[in-house]
Amino acid sequence: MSQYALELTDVRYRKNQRTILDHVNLQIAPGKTVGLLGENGAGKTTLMRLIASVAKGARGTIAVNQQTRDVQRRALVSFSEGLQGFRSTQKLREIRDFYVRTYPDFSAKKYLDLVTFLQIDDDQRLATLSKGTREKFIIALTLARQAAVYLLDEPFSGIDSMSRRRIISSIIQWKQPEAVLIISDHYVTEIAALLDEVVILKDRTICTHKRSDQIRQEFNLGIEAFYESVYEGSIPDDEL
Ligand SMILES: Nc1ncnc2c1ncn2[C@@H]1O[C@H](COP(=O)(O)OP(=O)(O)OP(=O)(O)O)[C@@H](O)[C@H]1O
Repeated sequence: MSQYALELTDVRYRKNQRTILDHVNLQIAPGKTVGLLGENGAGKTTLMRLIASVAKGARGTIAVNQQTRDVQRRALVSFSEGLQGFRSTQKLREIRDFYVRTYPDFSAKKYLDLVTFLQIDDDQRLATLSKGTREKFIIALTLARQAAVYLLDEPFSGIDSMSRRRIISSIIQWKQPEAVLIISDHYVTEIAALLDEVVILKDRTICTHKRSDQIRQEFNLGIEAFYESVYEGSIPDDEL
């Protein structure tokens, strides 16, 4: 039996006759916090949508705790993409009620702790939220589940720097020790301290997957500098 919480084998995804992801192989052990890095359009969101079974039709296999079927993966993966599908007049607590009904692993207690920590008033309507508050609400909904894999897609881009630092420094405490947390972000430096591993998407595939300590030891680089070097092509492919 696989020891991995998340395992992708030769995943390929095409949309409108274009290959968006190709030969994607990835293995993540339980408990790891992983940075998913890549330039605009590299396929970070698409990869998350495939893992969460929001996007379908990929070739290859995607397994979460050895479960490969869409319905099983949806039950194990927490991903709240953009709050699409909710009406702008809906109150946040109505969206919470939807989550309570939809996901048996949604913890009302954890949600309450998260909205308190993130200082969200859930009596507001979706339409009235600032970009940052909307992102905080997505973080609360996502982490309130007791999932095997949490996916946060650029979770902090609209959040002010003080709140961002506070959230980043405590985000680990909201996941169970054995759960996997994958964060895609452009603010690499700010999340670097959190990351056990780094996955870089380039040219439609994963061009490297390393432990953070490996990056520091083997390349003598911080994660941000390593990421930039990979994109610049200044590290030979056979060393990646
Ligand atoms: N529904 C779609 N139909 C066709 N092409 C798509 C679709 N969704 C995404 N793409 C294309 O797939 C590629 C990857 O997009 P994706 O949004 O996954 O990238 P990303 O790494 O998340 O980018 P960003 O950092 O800008 O959010 C892009 O070239 C995009 O144009």
